[in-house]
Amino acid sequence: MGEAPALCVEDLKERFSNGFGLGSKGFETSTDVGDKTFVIGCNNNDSTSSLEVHIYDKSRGKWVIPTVLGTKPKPYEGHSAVLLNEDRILIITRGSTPDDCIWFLEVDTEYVKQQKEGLETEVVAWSKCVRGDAEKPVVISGPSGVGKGTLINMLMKEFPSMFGFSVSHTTRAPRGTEKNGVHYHFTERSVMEKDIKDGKFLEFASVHGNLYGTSIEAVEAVADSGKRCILDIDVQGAKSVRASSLDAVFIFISPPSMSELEERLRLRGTETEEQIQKRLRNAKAEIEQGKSSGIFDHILCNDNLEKCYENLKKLLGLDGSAPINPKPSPNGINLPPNHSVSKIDDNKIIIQHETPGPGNASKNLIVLDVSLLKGGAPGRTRGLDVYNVDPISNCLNGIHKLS
Ligand SMILES: Nc1nc2c(ncn2[C@@H]2O[C@H](COP(=O)(O)OP(=O)(O)O)[C@@H](O)[C@H]2O)c(=O)[nH]1
Ligand SMILES: Nc1ncnc2c1ncn2[C@@H]1O[C@H](COP(=O)(O)OP(=O)(O)O)[C@@H](O)[C@H]1O
Repeated sequence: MGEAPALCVEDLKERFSNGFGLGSKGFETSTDVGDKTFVIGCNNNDSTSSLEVHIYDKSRGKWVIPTVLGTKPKPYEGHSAVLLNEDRILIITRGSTPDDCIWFLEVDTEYVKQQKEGLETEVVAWSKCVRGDAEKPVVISGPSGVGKGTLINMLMKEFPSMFGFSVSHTTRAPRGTEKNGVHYHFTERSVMEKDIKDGKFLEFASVHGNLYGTSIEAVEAVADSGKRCILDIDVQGAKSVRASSLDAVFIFISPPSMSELEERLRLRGTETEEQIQKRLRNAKAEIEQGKSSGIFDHILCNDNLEKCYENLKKLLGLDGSAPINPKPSPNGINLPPNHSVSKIDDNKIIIQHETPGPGNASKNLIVLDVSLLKGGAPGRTRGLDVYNVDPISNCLNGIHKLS
């Protein structure tokens, strides 16, 4: 079995004279990645305890405070840190709920590299591990009035436990029946611009004169519910997502003709004449891009609504050939408060704890297999396999999967 992967705070203080010591109730780990040391710590001496990340750049002899993306873990009582693949640190927390105890701090993944370039600062990104394996997110684009919303509503109605809608932010005014937080997060432009600058958005675009964007939190919220995420975004947004590390299926919905599109927009009756004209002008370029840019994996013509919906379901494997009831989402991991963590190889991490018994206490082992991890920031990390090692034989032959 390998050695404990992370250094404790005392080691760190010895190694760096200018290290930032925490109070007696705080905790810290430090993990070396190349010529940088990532210090993850929390000072929970007061009620406003907050988890922070600092980087010690050994080549420059300097401490750096990075931009931290993604939602960080809820307050907890301590953690172990294990470096995986030189690009992310696995964080196993103590004192968290079963669905909140495994996290990743991405320090050099493709997403983090892209963000570093864009933001021109050091960047790290949190990504929570969710058990279960929801399918790839679905990006749906198409001109205004083509029927995207209608098709998405049909899908969500027929498969409520399978799909979750990524609620975008927009600066446009709500339409009559639209609800804040359900259809969109209706937002002031200045607030949205600041959030974009702070790296809170997966993508954003100016569409028909308003700002629209998908926040990282919106995508994470769907992943947390164990559902497959649906994004209704314009072609520019789809292009940004395509260039990002979010592995998705891209579907473009096209109208049978421009005159039909115009009629649908008018019949919907939600836009002024001026807005309809603007949307129709933009539709031409969107359709051209949608069909020729190579962004989309599939193009569906929404001529007959029922036919188009059937084709959409076929693309998503819901045409009867695949099970349409989602696998029940597996439970979280029940970690005892006192455990130790060791890395046995690049793919397996062992969590060890003792169960007190009448005779000798027995040692229990939980194995985390990280060989099939998928996804990651922005969003959640999926594909973790968790095994329980038989406490009697205490050997890997006794491994059985946790349900
Ligand atoms: N890039 C991007 N586009 C979005 C987002 N949310 C909505 N859109 C797109 O913005 C456009 C206008 O949306 P909306 O005002 O709701 O009108 P609709 O297209 O007529 O339904 C549509 O093409 C949407 O797909 C987002 O988060 N990002
Ligand atoms: N295949 C179709 N044939 C006729 N009307 C349709 C069809 N698909 C959608 N519609 C209607 O067109 C209008 C625009 O659809 P909507 O889903 O709001 O488009 P989008 O979300 O792409 O802007 C709605 O009134 C809807 O009921």
